[in-house]
Amino acid sequence: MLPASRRVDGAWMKLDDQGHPPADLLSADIYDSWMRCITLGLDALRPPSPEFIDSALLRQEQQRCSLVRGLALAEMHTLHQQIAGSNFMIAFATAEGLLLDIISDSSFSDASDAACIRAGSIWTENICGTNGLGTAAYLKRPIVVHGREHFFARYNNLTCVAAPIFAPDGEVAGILDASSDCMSRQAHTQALVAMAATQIENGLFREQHRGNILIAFHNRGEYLHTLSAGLLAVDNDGQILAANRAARVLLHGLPASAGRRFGDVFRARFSDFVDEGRRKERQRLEDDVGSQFVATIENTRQFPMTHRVLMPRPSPPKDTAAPFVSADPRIAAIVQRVAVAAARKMPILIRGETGTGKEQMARHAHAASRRTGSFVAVNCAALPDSLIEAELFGYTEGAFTGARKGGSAGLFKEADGGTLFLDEIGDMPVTLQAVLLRFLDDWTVRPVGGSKREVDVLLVSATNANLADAIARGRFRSDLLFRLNTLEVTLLPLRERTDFVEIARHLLQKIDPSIELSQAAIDRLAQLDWDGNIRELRNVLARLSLNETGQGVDADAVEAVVGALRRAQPVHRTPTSDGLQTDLHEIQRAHVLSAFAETGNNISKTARRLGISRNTVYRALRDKQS
Ligand SMILES: Nc1ncnc2c1ncn2[C@@H]1O[C@H](COP(=O)(O)OP(=O)(O)OP(=O)(O)O)[C@@H](O)[C@H]1O
Repeated sequence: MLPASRRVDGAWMKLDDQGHPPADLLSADIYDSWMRCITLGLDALRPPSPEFIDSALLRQEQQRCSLVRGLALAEMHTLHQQIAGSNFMIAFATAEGLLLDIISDSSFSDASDAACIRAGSIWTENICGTNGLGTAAYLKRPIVVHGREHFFARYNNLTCVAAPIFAPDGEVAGILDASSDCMSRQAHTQALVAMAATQIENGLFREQHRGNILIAFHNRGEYLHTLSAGLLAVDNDGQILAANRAARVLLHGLPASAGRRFGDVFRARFSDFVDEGRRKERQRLEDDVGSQFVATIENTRQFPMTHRVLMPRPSPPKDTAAPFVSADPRIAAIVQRVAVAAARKMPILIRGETGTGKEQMARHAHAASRRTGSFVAVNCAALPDSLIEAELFGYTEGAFTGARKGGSAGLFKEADGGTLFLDEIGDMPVTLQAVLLRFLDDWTVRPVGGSKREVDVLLVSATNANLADAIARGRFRSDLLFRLNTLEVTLLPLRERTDFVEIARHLLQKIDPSIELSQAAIDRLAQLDWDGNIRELRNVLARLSLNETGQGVDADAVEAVVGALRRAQPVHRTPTSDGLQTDLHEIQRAHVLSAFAETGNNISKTARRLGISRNTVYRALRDKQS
């Protein structure tokens, strides 16, 4: 048997000689697609004629698909990070194959093959021949189109991995695609694209049924918040409204289709199940053929205690619009996903460079969760290793030398009913990571010297550290990462955001609404790197406001303030294993330590003086100790 690439070469020769491909040298899907192209009159050896829609129509289409697009954009960013730096492009298209959004490595977007792959281009088979997006749109199935399997020779250097995204009603809601040049192809891309598509499908499912009871279940408790978990939407009377793909697999052979009743599938009374769900996050459930599941009602807080009295429909979710700027659609999509995950009490991990708004986003999660308890922020970098456990989990009086009289309930308990924000999670000592993992198993805390208590917290963590590197060095547990990042989002650095102007105006409005920024000043500001991100921009705007004399702020004023600040400031870049970055990191640390000494060891003053976050100061101090 010839290797696949040789067989495709053979198919091209036959196509060239005889005008049609041989069925035995191509996979059935590719052969059928080539035949469709030939029937449509396409000529493989001539350049394709790409077609585009205009920007007004593009905006209209983006609007029409706003829900699935919002979910897709967030997934595309995660996907892009997973395969970043490997010459890839991630695209989202309508069910028909109209490309709406693209995220690509610069090396990919510079390549000549990629020139016609842009938002507004149409990738249906009748225009672009066999290709990932168009062929997946036709087949309504995932497909890989590798190199010369593309019908047009023009695209023979590309590998495309595409998967349709299904709406809860079974219709295709869009198509996700990861494309690269053939040389950069990665074995795991197909799995990652399939997972991202499932994640989006689950997002659509939850969104469509957020007014109903949403039950997540799996045979194993630890899979409850993963893509393998089944999701069932059930109305207040126990009638099944929909089951996601995983639920249909888990309940194969059972009457779990729309219109059937909870009691037809499970050996439990629906009313007891709902009431129990109000008391306990997880409960056991047995299906009608005896399979055991762990189940949770994801949106239990929306429902009153006993459903025997007529349950009112839950009120529409309160406006979860962020009280901060999110005019960049990628950030808006993150804001929306964070709100949905927070309402479901899913652990959220927020990543991003310093000053990108991680804490701001964590506060948004708290607000969107509608939890009535407090928002408690803990800086893992700021607590001495020896005290973190006691501070987090509490201690009893006399538990150790120096323990406070009456003991301490601990920060977890303080956040009970609310949100615990673990900032700088990458700095959590490894021993404590094990304790946190245990907590995530049963959501109980055991104060030092005391006995176990249950707590109910929404856990949001944040880091600007390279966790993959920390895992590789044995400083961070990968199993903990998987428990913390049921939803993982990465905030974009300011220099990559499309809403720079809105952010600048918003910040200035808060500093001094009477000050005008000229267009030239904005343009100059927008050109800068902003390694300290929004915090650095706020700092610069505050200084500009002090210098302002009633004439408004122009580009020269920006130049003067930025020049002076840059001379006085350390570099803020996140350290990497790269040698140059390490040097910069050293310089930065030395700078912070000297300012720390000059301010009489005052962390807040050091942060203010250097225009950096308190976290950056803590980090420099910790690095000094290690
Ligand atoms: N989208 C936004 N719109 C307006 N202001 C914002 C936005 N995001 C963050 N900010 C402001 O930027 C500053 C830094 O935000 P925040 O402290 O949340 O960043 P961070 O990523 O947690 O920083 P660090 O990693 O250094 O702790 C704060 O003053 C915050 O109010």
